[in-house]
Amino acid sequence: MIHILAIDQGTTSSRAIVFDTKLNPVASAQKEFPQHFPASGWVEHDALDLWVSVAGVARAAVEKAGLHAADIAAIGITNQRETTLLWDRKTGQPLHRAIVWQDRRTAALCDRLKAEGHEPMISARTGLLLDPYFSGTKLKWLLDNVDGARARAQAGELAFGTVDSWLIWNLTGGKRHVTDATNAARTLLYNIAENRWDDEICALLGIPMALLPEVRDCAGDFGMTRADLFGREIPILGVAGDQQAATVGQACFAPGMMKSTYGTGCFALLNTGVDMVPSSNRLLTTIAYRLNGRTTYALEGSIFIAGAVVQWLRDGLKIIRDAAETQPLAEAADPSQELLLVPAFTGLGAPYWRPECRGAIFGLTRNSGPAEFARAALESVGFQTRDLLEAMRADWPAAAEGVLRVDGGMVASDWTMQFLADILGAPVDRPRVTETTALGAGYLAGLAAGLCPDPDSFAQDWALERRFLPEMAQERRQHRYARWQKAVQATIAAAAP
Ligand SMILES: Nc1ncnc2c1ncn2[C@@H]1O[C@H](COP(=O)(O)OP(=O)(O)O)[C@@H](O)[C@H]1O
Ligand SMILES: O=P(O)(O)OC[C@H](O)CO
Repeated sequence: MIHILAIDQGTTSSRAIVFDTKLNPVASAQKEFPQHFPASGWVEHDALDLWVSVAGVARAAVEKAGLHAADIAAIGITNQRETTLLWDRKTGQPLHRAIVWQDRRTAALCDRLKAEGHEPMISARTGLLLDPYFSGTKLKWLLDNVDGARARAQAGELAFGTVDSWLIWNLTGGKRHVTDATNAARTLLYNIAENRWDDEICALLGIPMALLPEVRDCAGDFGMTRADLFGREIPILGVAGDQQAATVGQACFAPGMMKSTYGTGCFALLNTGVDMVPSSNRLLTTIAYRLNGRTTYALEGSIFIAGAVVQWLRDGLKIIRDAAETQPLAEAADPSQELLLVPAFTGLGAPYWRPECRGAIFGLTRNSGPAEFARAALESVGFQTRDLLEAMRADWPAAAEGVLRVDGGMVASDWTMQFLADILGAPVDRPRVTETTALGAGYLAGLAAGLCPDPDSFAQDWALERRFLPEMAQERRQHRYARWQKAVQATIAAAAP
């Protein structure tokens, strides 16, 4: 009874899913962990919470499946990206809490580096922008602010890692300090054209290269787990950042294929093949996956608030008790009102990159109530996706023909998916398996273990659950989108000092 264990370490919870060799989910376990907000705009995770929750759910999933370590042929890991950790190589002790991808503490540093004119060079090599989102400036912050850290880093005593590296370090009992190309591509320190750590960028940020992990393909040898964790050593054979794992899980293997994942935020990736397409429209160029030494690139649009806007309706405004209540509310909303919500709660991500912006609502009347708010919240996710797709089409015209494959918790909402198709003017495909992140990690591990078929055969198993076709009249689509664009510009203007 051979199985594959996929570990998905996310921003709010750690999950583990056991798959059979046909990649059917057999059992799963999940655990949330505390979020720490030590100052405005700062977000941290306790490094040990990440590790302990992962070890717990991994063991629980295997147990729930009624299996033993001997039944698990391979482990695949996928993770929240960019989140930055620093630990002692001898003791394995973290020097600080993990600085989470959402954390904005390095905004001023990014501004300074931009003013000094470094962004074009950094963008050309890493595909990224000078935004606090990425790991590089977070690592610099740790070296500058944790007592003695820089000197110890220079002496080779410390290790830096994204969440995958930290988990592998712990899973292997400190034997392996490795990452994969997709996670490396999010650090701001990795040259994605040449597939190597960039010594000049590291020098600019004062980052000793002795800190950095070895970078490997997404499917391959990442070491063996400690025998005492599961009762027997298990090989770790697949690793990818969560959005790249979802791209694999959605079988977006051909250039022009794209997926968009709707969890807390929304991340759209367009496969551009072996071409590293630079963005002229403020998207990111990133590594989609690297297999057998061959890199496949993607254009990525990252939005920070998608499902989180529904959480705000529930926990902030308290107008719903459950996310699913948004659908009947949106259906009941007054068609004559055109409320627009720009959910820039933590600034605007792609393609605007305005960390200073905050949310705004337009078109309020005395009749505006919970139904109109719910509709505006769901629509904001569609409008933001349209912004990303406009930028993708401008960067890479072939994207215009694409169908969008969607996944993540929010795609349960038929209403939202229909609006998405309407406002994009393009089909939206929802697969049968929406746990695509874990599926992608499981597939990568299964591929390396020789248990799963090549990408082309895997792609044939991708199954559609429902296709949403655009129904909105073109004129109305243009009118609605034009108003959204004005609302965004007004939101940006309102944030000006
Ligand atoms: N039926 C629904 N309608 C609208 N939003 C939903 C629905 N179900 C879940 N969501 C939203 O989806 C998100 C959860 O998706 P998930 O993929 O689990 O996120 P993450 O991995 O980022 O924690 C939540 O923000 C929730 O508000
Ligand atoms: O953990 P998620 O699903 O919110 O994903 C986070 C992204 O990887 C951040 O870039």
